[in-house]
Amino acid sequence: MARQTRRYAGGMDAARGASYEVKGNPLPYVIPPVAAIGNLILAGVLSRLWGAYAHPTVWQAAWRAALILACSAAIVWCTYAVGRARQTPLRAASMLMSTAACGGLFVLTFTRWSFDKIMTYLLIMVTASIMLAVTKLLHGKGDDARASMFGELSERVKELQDIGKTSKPKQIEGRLVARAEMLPGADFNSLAKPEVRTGIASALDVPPGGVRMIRDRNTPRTGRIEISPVDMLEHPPAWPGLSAPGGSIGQPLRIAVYQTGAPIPLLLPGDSQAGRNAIGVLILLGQAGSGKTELQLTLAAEARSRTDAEVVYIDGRKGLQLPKAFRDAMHVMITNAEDGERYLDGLIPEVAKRAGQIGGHGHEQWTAGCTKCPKFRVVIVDEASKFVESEDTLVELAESVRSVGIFVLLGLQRATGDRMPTSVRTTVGGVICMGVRDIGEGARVLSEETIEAGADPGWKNRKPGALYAELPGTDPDDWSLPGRTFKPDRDGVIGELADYLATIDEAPASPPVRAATRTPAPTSAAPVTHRADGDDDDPDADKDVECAPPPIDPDCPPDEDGADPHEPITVPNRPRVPLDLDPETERQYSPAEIRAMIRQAIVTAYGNGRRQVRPSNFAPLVGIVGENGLKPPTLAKILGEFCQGPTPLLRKNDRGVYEILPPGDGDPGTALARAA
Ligand SMILES: Nc1ncnc2c1ncn2[C@@H]1O[C@H](COP(=O)(O)OP(=O)(O)OP(=O)(O)O)[C@@H](O)[C@H]1O
Repeated sequence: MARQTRRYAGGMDAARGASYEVKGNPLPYVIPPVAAIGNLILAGVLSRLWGAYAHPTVWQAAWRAALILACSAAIVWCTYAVGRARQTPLRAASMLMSTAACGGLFVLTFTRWSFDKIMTYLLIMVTASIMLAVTKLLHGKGDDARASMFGELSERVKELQDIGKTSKPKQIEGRLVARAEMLPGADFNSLAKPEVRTGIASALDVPPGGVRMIRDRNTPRTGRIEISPVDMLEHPPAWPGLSAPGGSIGQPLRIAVYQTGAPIPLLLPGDSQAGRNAIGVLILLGQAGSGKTELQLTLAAEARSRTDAEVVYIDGRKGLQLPKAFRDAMHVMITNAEDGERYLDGLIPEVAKRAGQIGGHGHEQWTAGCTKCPKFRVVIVDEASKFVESEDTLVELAESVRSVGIFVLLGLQRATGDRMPTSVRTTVGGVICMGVRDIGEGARVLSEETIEAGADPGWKNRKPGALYAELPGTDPDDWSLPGRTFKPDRDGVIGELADYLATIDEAPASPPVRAATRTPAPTSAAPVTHRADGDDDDPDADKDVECAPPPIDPDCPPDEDGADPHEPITVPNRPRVPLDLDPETERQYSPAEIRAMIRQAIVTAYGNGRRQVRPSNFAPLVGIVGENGLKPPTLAKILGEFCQGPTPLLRKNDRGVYEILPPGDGDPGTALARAA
């Protein structure tokens, strides 16, 4: 304590390892008593020239008293106003000082002096001076070293002494923003140290994340200090509804808001005119319970409500726990981890095809509003750590999908070394970091500047939905501004999406309709049995010459042979296996022709070395016969037929994958044995 309160004229602070000069300035303590004495002398002079001892007339006394009163009122008001921002003790001491000085001046000018009056005046002024000195000392406003508790605070804000000048703070969207210029040779980033920011937050009594330091890009000397007095994200905002149903995926998706209340826009395609790259791959990092799923659902619903996008949602962990109406609304819903991985593996080969399609009519990248470009594809992968482990795959994916109108969101729970390659940040087009274990983990995906400016996503799962976003098309200065997703409202999100889809005749088959038209369905207990006896098959399917079902066909219930009802066969345009099918035509195809095409496709695939097919592989066929020409149950039924007979072409395994048996092998026993 003694050591700490000693004053140095200059020297080394061993603890800090830096030399500096302590500015032991006595003025703050000397000024009040000196001013009190000065005021007394002034009162003496005035009383002789103007006041009690000058025998003024009544009018002279009146206007002189009025003038002194007006000056005193101005001084007291000024002290009161300036002291509003200060702590109460300091304000009280300065008010006492100022009123006692003014009162003393008035009384001692216009009344005759007495020993009591002078002693009273001096006593009050000494008290006020001591109060000011004590306040300054103990609240760290003076330059003396302080007791350890306050000395620590002083240590933390030492860097502030390097600030040369600051501008007048402005209020911008709920934040106080001031520009600061450091002394020559000092680095603005020294203010961004967590200890300094915490010290400032503590001194100003604002939330720790409420202090940000944003250095100017072209000089280390200047920057912006931003203080958010209140945490506007304490209570997440309500979901405002779909941002642009029926619009283009080129318009920003609304998934969250900044602390300031401004929306965080998610722009997926690139825009050469605006100089913005397509995002390609986005990493969404957040530990369990940090709010990833809610964000993904909102994002998926936003994308699904855009006319030129198709949405693939992969959640191999708990996809089946997502509301059925949501699953049905997606173009592709994959709830099996293996299928998800297969889908992602198949994405890269597809890039070349899409590139040909897009480049074929002279576009360098996917372009919103172009009818010749394929639909923009949004792929949301809930737990993608396995996929991200392979740096090569990730780099290849990120680099290739960007221009061909594919966006892949890779959800991750952890970003430790064994889970993610270090180069990930430079590879992907965008990052959203939700609550993680600590700032170090966040720093694996967020940029150095964002962390340095004060971003600290170490909320774990204490503040679900809170996030930092580094997204194309957003101001990098805002990357360290915390944001939050909307208050969870699954029913609202899914309901509004379903309403929109109904208006464009894309409403998913609703469960109540199916339930009403279906006989109490056996569940997955005996899938093959149902297929074999044919009772559950649509008896009218073969008679349906045009194979064009209405969206909900009570006579053709979804496949009940145990296959996942969310099997990606519902989705057109998902060519994953080159099946050498004919180009699209306007023709209507009969069921027999469709069967022949499917058979031919399988034989061709086998000739190309494929040994397995899945219903989703026949997506190109859907493209040929029309989106409504081949409904999923019919495809499943046809594939089921190919598993039957003396020379089956296929054999279905329990994961819904069909193994191709050697075509033309007349001996089913041999074929099956080989397939087994
Ligand atoms: N913006 C938000 N405000 C308040 N609560 C939220 C917000 N976002 C999500 N939550 C709540 O946080 C909890 C966890 O959310 P969610 O399931 O989305 O997390 P998660 O990261 O997907 O977790 P897991 O990885 O375990 O699936 C849920 O109860 C959800 O309702």
